Amino acid sequence: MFYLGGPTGLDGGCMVLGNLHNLDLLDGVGRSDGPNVTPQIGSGYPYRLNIVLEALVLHGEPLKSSYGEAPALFVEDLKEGFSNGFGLRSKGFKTCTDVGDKTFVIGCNGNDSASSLEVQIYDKSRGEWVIPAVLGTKPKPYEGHSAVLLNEDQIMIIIKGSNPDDCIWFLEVDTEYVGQQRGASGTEVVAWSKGVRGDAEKPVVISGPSGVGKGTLINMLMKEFPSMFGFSVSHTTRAPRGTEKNGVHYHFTERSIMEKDIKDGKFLEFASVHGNLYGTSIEEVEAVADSGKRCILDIDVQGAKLVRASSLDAVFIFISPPSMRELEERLRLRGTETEEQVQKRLRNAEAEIEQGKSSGIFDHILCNDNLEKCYENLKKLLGLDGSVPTNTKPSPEGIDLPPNYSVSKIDNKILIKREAPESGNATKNSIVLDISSLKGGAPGRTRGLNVYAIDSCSDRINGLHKPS
Ligand SMILES: Nc1ncnc2c1ncn2[C@@H]1O[C@H](COP(=O)(O)OP(=O)(O)OP(=O)(O)O)[C@@H](O)[C@H]1O
Ligand SMILES: Nc1nc2c(ncn2[C@@H]2O[C@H](COP(=O)(O)O)[C@@H](O)[C@H]2O)c(=O)[nH]1
Repeated sequence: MFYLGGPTGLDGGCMVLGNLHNLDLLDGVGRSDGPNVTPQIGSGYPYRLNIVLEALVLHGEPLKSSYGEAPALFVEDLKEGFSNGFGLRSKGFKTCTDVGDKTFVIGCNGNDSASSLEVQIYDKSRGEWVIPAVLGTKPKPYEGHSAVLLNEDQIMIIIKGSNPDDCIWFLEVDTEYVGQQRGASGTEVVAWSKGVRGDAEKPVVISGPSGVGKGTLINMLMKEFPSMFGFSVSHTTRAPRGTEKNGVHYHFTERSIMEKDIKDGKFLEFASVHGNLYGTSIEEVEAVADSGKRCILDIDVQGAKLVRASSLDAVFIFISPPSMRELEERLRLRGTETEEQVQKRLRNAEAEIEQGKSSGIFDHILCNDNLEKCYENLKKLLGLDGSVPTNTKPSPEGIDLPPNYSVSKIDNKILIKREAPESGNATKNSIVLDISSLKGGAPGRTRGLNVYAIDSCSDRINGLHKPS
């Protein structure tokens, strides 16, 4: 593994990125018909490398991976002369990280705030450049970043000049989740997740047969704790009911569009339920997490099973009816389905109850006999029964990065060492990120980052103590 950081405008492999559109020699690439381009250009290798990268990016935000040939030499050349880019002040910054046979080039191509972090992969064994499908919300571009490989399957990105709440990100390159997505799409995939301190509250998955009262219970929770919970608005191909609003109750979607989005890896889970397609988009879950709220998902048992198998670390609650007769009555009284649909939902309910109670998917089963009692029990499970303050949302502290720093990794600790500490201010200048308890990951958040400020005089990570 190695780092590369080069501001645009300096000598070296990255120097012409961001300016290439103005060069004549790019024209041939810019006019090409597809991403499978081998640019026939250039004199010196730095130029050729950059044009290969730029050519792949020119085609916009790819949903599928695409390939372009480039001699392996280019990547090796790219690395030379860049020991460590931390502390550089320019934008247009790239890092290279080797993971097995692949080199992940991460960075912004432009100098403006509109340019975003891109990922390109050089596959050394095949001698090809690949632009992967990128899942999850990616970090906004900032002044620069550092990259540290963790466990050969994810790259920690430390963003310079960002908010304390937004400076640690993870690019998953070979985790279980990425492997599943790669298998499903048949293309190269990487996935972003944001790093959060400590144990942010887990999302809550609520499942159970149609008509059992899931929506009713969730509405009660959202009403009593509006600043604490955020509802994950699902996508569905079913038609809206009378009072339902698009974007509030569901994102009502055409089947062909939803199928394409599923194929493009935009969904955390999806299922065919009572004859329609329903699914939770990754974007939706991330938007709730971004708003600082605890995400609630109302999904069927098939969906819960898929979320359980994903890396989203959630609490799974199954709501069961007191009896099939009572369930039937509630469905009929609700009056939102035709007789045929009620029959279909009741038939499906039997299998769902069976699975809900015996599959091991769920952490808790609540019987919704008496609504008030069931709601009290739900609150108890979520720690909202009065034993902890309820109207304050958990606010994990951010991480204050020093203005200039170097980064090193020793075992399960990342030392972000302040460069040139101010005299007389030797304490709390550097930071240690303890990554031994990371949980979750893409899609969603990587939780469990423990952060300590340390005396910058100490170069050694081992023996670090948590300051009082
Ligand atoms: N404990 C209860 N006793 C009696 N009626 C209830 C109870 N809980 C909910 N209901 C009623 O049952 C009906 C179905 O509830 P709700 O719509 O919340 O079910 P749901 O599980 O969200 O259904 P779906 O999965 O189809 O969206 C509603 O009319 C609701 O008012
Ligand atoms: N797997 C998923 N199931 C979902 C999702 N959103 C809702 N649902 C479930 O569908 C049924 C029917 O809902 P209705 O609104 O038509 O009555 C219900 O059991 C929901 O829990 C989803 O995103 N994924």
